[in-house]
Amino acid sequence: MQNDIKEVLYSEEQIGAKVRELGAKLSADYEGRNPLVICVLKGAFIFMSDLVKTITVPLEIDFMAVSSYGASTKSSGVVKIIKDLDVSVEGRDVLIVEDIIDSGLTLSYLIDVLERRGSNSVTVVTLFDKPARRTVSLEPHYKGFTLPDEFVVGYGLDYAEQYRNLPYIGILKPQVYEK
Ligand SMILES: O=P(O)(O)OC[C@H]1O[C@H](OP(=O)(O)OP(=O)(O)O)[C@H](O)[C@@H]1O
Ligand code: HPA
Ligand SMILES: [Mg+2]
Repeated sequence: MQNDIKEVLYSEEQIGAKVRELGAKLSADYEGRNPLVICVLKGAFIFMSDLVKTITVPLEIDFMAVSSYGASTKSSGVVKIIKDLDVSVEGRDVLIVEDIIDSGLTLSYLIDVLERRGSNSVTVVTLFDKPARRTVSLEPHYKGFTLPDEFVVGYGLDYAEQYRNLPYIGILKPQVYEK
């Protein structure tokens, strides 16, 4: 698994420090509110679990599973809801937790769905952002790291469902997907 990584971009320690920084900001900004924190599965599962532990205001969590990449390094352009939320977002302050924004298609679709369902506010926190790849205009409210235009894996992010368990984020060697 490690042999398939061209370069480690951010270590487990660097990611941990950034997650705590984001958690502190969110705790201050959501003071007095009770946000509904939504994890976008599968990629965001590790970030979500690390992040909520650093947020000090009362909150609720729920999960939504969407997919558009499949076993590819390019978005299919079609965002599919595989699992919907269990609770209503009506009147809620929704905080969407994403691992990465690449083309922006997944999030622009989700934001639209959650706004149309009558949420009070929809805010996005993403750990990684790859602005060079955007096909729709979208700027996250909170972000951890800006990434170069390379396909990355680890800390929840996959290629063909592999590599999610790497504790760091790294660039996948192109030989792996150009085979
Ligand atoms: O900005 P975009 O181009 O839409 O890309 C970002 C989305 O793509 C990945 O999910 P994916 O569809 O691979 O599903 P997964 O989380 O189950 O891996 C990632 O976790 C984001 O949700
Ligand atoms: O660079 C990426 N890696 C893994 N999954 C992704 N989904 C969008 N971009 C990426
Ligand atoms: Mg994926």
